[in-house]
Amino acid sequence: MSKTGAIRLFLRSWYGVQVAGRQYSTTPRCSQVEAAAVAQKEALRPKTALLMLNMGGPRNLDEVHDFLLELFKDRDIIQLPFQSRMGPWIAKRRTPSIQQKYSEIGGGSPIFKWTDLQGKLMCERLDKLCPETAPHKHYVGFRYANPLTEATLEQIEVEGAENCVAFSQYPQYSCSTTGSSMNAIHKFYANRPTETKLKWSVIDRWSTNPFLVKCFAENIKTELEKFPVEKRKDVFILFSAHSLPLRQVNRGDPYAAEVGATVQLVMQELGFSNPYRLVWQSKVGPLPWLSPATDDAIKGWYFLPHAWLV
Ligand SMILES: C=CC1=C(C)c2cc3[nH]c(cc4nc(cc5[nH]c(cc1n2)c(C)c5CCC(=O)O)C(CCC(=O)O)=C4C)c(C)c3C=C
Ligand SMILES: [Fe+2]
Repeated sequence: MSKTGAIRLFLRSWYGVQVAGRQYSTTPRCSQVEAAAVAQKEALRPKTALLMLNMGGPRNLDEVHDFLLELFKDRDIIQLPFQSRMGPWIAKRRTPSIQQKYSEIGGGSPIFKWTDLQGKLMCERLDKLCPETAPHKHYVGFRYANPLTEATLEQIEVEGAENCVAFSQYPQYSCSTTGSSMNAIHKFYANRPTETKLKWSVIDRWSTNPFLVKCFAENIKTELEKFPVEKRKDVFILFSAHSLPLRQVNRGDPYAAEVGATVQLVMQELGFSNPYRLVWQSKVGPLPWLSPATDDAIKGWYFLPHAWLV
């Protein structure tokens, strides 16, 4: 085909006219295409977006470094001297040992897979339970891994929901986790030239939610049933939560108190059937964090004569 022929064909298909002949239609075809696209977008448009917020995790070992890099850059989770230099340095140094840990649990974090599935099932239930805010659509917004919160917010804006629920996936509030995600949302809109039309609501903690409590209690009961009946009531229940630097606790972070509230309600649900203790895991660095540490507690119990643990 000649060059002019190709241009004619292009113009004809774009405008719905014959360039060198009679005009068949006064309506440009592009507006029909646009109208169809608008109708399709409208049909898919969610009324309510559920934005599921979490820190995320590396999906494979190659993503570990970038995950740690994002984490150590975030001053809401850790304040380092000369952060812009120290953060990348720590991330690089820590990468091999954390890759080793992820390889021990299958080579990556399952957090995206489970969040996505939970979101899908949650929206199916909400569509039935709350038709007035349907259709619901879940979105995942991670702080340190893809899909990053900022990219997801852009997607929600483009897809044009009316309402958005910022839903923290951490049951207990901490400035370093939920607080960091909320700040990410705030900064995204502070740097955006156009204002959002979304109607926002927030679920920032659910540490005493009866369904959460029941869920923990049921899982513990299932585990207790694996012990011989005569030993069952003596089994120690060890509640292990991610630790927090004492500096943060002393600034008034409510996390430790909210974890304590969950534990209290779970034990109440179990009728205080067993001895129990709350311990803290995953301390990072040399400064003091909440204790006793989970590994120390387990080591202590190991030497006791009746060391049965859940
Ligand atoms: C250095 C400061 C950190 C604070 C404060 C902190 C608080 C905190 N974290 C969670 C939940 C998770 N943290 C996870 C990984 C992780 N956390 C930190 C550091 C702090 N966390 C690091 C450096 C890492 C990466 C792994 C490592 O290098 O050790 C994860 C992912 C799963 C995992 O790797 O354990 C979760 C989940 C909470 C709830 C919290 C404060 C309340
Ligand atoms: Fe952490």
